[in-house]
Amino acid sequence: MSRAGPPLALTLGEPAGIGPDISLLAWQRRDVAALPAFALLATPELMRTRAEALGLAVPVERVGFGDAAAVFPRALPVVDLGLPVTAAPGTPDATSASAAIAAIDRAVAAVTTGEAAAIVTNPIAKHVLYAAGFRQPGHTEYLAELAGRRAGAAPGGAPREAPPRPVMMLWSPTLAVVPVTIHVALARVPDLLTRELIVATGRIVARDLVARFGIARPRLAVAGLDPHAGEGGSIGTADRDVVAPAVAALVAAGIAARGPLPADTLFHAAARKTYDAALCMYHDQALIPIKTLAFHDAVNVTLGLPFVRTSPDHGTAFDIAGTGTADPSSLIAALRLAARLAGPGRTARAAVA
Ligand SMILES: NC(=O)C1=CN([C@@H]2O[C@H](COP(=O)(O)OP(=O)(O)OC[C@H]3O[C@@H](n4cnc5c(N)ncnc54)[C@H](O)[C@@H]3O)[C@@H](O)[C@H]2O)C=CC1
Ligand SMILES: NCC(=O)COP(=O)(O)O
Repeated sequence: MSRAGPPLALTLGEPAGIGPDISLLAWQRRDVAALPAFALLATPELMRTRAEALGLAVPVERVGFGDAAAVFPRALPVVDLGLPVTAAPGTPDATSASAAIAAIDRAVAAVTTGEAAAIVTNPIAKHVLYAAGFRQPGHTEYLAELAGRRAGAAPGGAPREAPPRPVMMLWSPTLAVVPVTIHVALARVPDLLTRELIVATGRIVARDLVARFGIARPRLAVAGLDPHAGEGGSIGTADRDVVAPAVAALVAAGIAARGPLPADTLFHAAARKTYDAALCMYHDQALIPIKTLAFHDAVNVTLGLPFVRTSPDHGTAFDIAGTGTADPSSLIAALRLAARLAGPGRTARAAVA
């Protein structure tokens, strides 16, 4: 994998989680894993302290984005957030949320100006950010908000373009899944699940699978909400009245979509060969199969943004932060996929649907 060109911007994530650990471990495996150059948005002191605590011989160098690729072969390049970060492994503190958010903000600024090729995010702990006043459910929506803000307004105050609509996709070599509703209570799903939401999500997925993943005619499998996809309306009416018309609208738009399909039989080996991505109606319908089949290979990709963003599929893992047992494989997969999606021969900015 080429290390020429701008580096990837890797965010700190929750400093008390395993983000610092897996960033150090990924850098150590940079050659064997053929990693693209990345610059970590963090504080050099935090990274030196964590490397020492883990017994990892990782030199850390403070850099600007422009120096990161040259430094990467000899040291972990860190773009200094210039903030105090005091959280100990496993114990987020008052510095956690501001550092985690500042890293995301800085990464978006860098990818927008071309200083960075793409963004890879380390996991944040949602409840820690919510307690500090963070108003978006997660990275996915916050990145879209930042992208929208950067698109700015035309003279006179009218928006220059519609804010991007972000779509979460969990991707692995064996399965790709898209939760149509994301971080919402299960009880709210039936009300939030509209034909418009399913159609808009399916269109973005189809478009980005073409533009970013190079799949000429993506096949979408759309899961039903209820058992047996509603059994013809006798076990709930959402599949008949909402999901089926949405699938028909996707087909009418020229997208190879099928459904509603019973979710219980959508993920076995033979079924997985029949589609490129499964649209699922709620978070766990999508994430349980992929984390079961590919916990260490799966990557969270945000579709619908004007830049590439990937992330490991797992969370902050407070229970093992600072112990040296965190597996960096999903972060490594996220770094590699980000470089592939943003790299030469791929459309860096997907066409607007
Ligand atoms: N992209 C993001 O920012 C994400 C953030 N989260 C956040 O993470 C926090 C913790 O969530 P949990 O549900 O506990 O999930 P988790 O993924 O942090 O941990 C679940 C289990 O998997 C283990 N695990 C996770 N990653 C591992 C790795 N790389 N190597 C070895 N073991 C690993 C943990 O030790 C734990 O036992 C939550 O606050 C949630 O908001 C969760 C998923 C994604
Ligand atoms: N469960 C997936 C997850 O929490 C990722 O959310 P995001 O921070 O990438 O929006």
